[in-house]
Amino acid sequence: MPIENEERERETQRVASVRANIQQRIEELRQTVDERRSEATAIGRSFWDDISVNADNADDLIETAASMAQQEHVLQGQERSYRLAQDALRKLQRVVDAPYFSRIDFKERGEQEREKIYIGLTSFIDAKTDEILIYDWRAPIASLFYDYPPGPATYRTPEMDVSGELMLKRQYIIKAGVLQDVFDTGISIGDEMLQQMLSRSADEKMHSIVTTIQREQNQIIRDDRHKVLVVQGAAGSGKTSVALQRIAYLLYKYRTTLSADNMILFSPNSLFSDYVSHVLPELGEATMQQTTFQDYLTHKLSDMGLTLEDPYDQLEFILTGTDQDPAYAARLQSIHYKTSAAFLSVIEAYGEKLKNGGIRFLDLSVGKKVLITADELSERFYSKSSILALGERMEQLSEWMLEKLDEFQADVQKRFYRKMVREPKYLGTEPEMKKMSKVKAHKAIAPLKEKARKLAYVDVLGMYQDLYTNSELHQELMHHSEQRLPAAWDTISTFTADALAGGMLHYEDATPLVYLKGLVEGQLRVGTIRYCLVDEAQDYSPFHYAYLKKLFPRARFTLLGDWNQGIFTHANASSSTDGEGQTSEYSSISELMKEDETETIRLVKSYRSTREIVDFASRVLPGGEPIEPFSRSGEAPRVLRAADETELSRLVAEAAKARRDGGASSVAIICKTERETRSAHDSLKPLLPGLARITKETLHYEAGVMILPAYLAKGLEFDAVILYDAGAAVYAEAKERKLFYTACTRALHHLDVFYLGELTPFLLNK
Ligand SMILES: Nc1ncnc2c1ncn2[C@@H]1O[C@H](COP(=O)(O)OP(=O)(O)OP(=O)(O)O)[C@@H](O)[C@H]1O
Repeated sequence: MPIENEERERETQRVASVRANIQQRIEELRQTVDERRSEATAIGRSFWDDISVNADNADDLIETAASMAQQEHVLQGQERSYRLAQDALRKLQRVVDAPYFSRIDFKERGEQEREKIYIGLTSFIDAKTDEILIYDWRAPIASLFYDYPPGPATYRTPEMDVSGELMLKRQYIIKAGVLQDVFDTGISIGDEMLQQMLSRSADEKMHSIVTTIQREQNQIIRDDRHKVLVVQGAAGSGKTSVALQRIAYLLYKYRTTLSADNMILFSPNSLFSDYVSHVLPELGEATMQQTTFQDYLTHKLSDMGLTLEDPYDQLEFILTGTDQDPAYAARLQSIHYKTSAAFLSVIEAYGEKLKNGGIRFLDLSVGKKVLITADELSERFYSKSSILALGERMEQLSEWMLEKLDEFQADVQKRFYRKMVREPKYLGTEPEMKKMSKVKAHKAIAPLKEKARKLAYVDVLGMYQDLYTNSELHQELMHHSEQRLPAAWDTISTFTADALAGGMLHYEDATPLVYLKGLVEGQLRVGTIRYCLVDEAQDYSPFHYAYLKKLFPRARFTLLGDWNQGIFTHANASSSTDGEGQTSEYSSISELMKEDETETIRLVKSYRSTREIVDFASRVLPGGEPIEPFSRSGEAPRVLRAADETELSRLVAEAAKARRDGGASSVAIICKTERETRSAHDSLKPLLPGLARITKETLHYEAGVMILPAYLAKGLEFDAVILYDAGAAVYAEAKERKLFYTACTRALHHLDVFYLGELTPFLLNK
């Protein structure tokens, strides 16, 4: 709604005056920072000069200690206030050019006056009048802006709900400290503003959506009632954006008790972590622990000397194999079983059984000499009361081993010393030789001690192998949950035992092995994590969830996924492409978390792609989760057949060039697999100089033209997407449908689909 000239003038002046006020505060803070910095340095320098030490007299010593403590206290205080001033300075510097983005007028029930609330990235109070000139977008009252159209409205404070009437909702576009545009909005948040935001180009970094958060997204961002929040959101509905805004919100709301270290975000891969890395700093928050599940597993298994397969190699295997190959079929069954809740109960039953016997140990030896045998370790371990948890008993065992190693070290030291005395090549005084022998003995034994501390003498791998070489054991463990061995047990067990014997750990075995390790060693829990957020949650198996829950017992979970994009086998194995299948897959999460308070929220509106692209992609998944495009129109996707490989390369290269020349800053040529990407890259390279190939090792990408497999494009978005070959020879089987859908939904503005031979049947559904 246009704003009258007079009102516009008032708003222009307010922007200028608030900005001037902020600039003045920036100046003051700059001075404070400089002063504090020099004071802290000066105190640090004079710290020792100011303290007269008289060590002869006990009273003086006490006084000296007190004086030191006092000085240190002053120093710490100065440092703290320096840091606070610096933080405040940085925050204001970040917002000075655009101090706020919206305003709401709210009349609280029972009040005569309406309050004007200006909302920005950070709050700002007038130092002279104490008037709040800007409210932080995360303040309770600011939620009115996101949640209500003008009319009756309520917001929640920690103490109570406050009701009243929302009289006005206004949005501002401020650049370089000058008001560019201002408009009032009605029902939802600035369709106008959102239109502007969404018609922009995608660059290589994600941006915050703070000015246009939608109501249903706000509900997720601010939820603090549920222990488990499951978000099923259509492609492009803002799941990742919401996850990051939520982190910023929680850090603000619980700023006195929660820090970034208490939160963890699992991302699909490092490329994606890099892609989203700008959002939190943009919101003025420190970036937080972001990891991939693969990194976590690698870290946990680093000492085992195994070759750990990554999820992308697993997927590549699945996508490139065929059902005719018996090894392929065996592997699929194996994955299906090992990602199931049934296998989880086997591992748990195993943990229980091991409390009374069966833990395998390895000899502790130096060279050929065995210092402590595996039997001794086992005897010692099981001689402890079985009331003690496995972890406690392990700790005691490791202490005992360290004592033994101390004794052994003393012995080695003596031997070194005697050798030195005997051999004429060692020249030195007696104390020198003593010292040298001590250092040498320490060096020799230190690695053994390190292993004892890390419980490297517990043969977790051997115990895991037992599960596959000893079918009776497996069967026995299954009885606890009244399950039976899977039909393909013989194939699964042989296949797994062979791989493990060859030092190969398949991805599907990694989490069960880490879980078993945690149970046996008693080091399963990470109590410091209070919030665990999982993006692309559909790619985690029931086993993963049960494990995460055990790992972070104090955490609240936010699981954001799109079960239409479940491209990993466990998802494909248990869910069909119809609506019912997806629901059952995704309810398995709620099922696992059932004893907690679980809330499920659906996001159906897609903000990424044009209406034409959303409609096109929806055809791929008939009966899938609904997806509603935000009303933004563009050109219809193009589908073109190439006569042969040469023509395919030419058409794809021409399309990429045309998109780039037409203004698209990011153009992605998406293939099905790594194998196809490699060969397409070879053919396209001469036609498209500068074409960047993205692999699972890529940590960062620049805007431009790139080529990548669909599973690496997950979570990312591009101005233009070109599907390299959507022929029936490439995409036809059920397992490829969701992957194809994922590829199509990466496009913001343009989608070009090329194919050889017949077109994929996924596009033939009307
Ligand atoms: N409220 C919003 N205002 C402006 N832009 C938004 C909003 N919500 C989402 N977007 C934009 O829509 C695009 C998709 O968002 P995001 O990547 O968070 O979705 P997603 O649900 O994680 O997608 P996918 O599952 O397909 O990877 C991003 O460009 C994001 O900035």
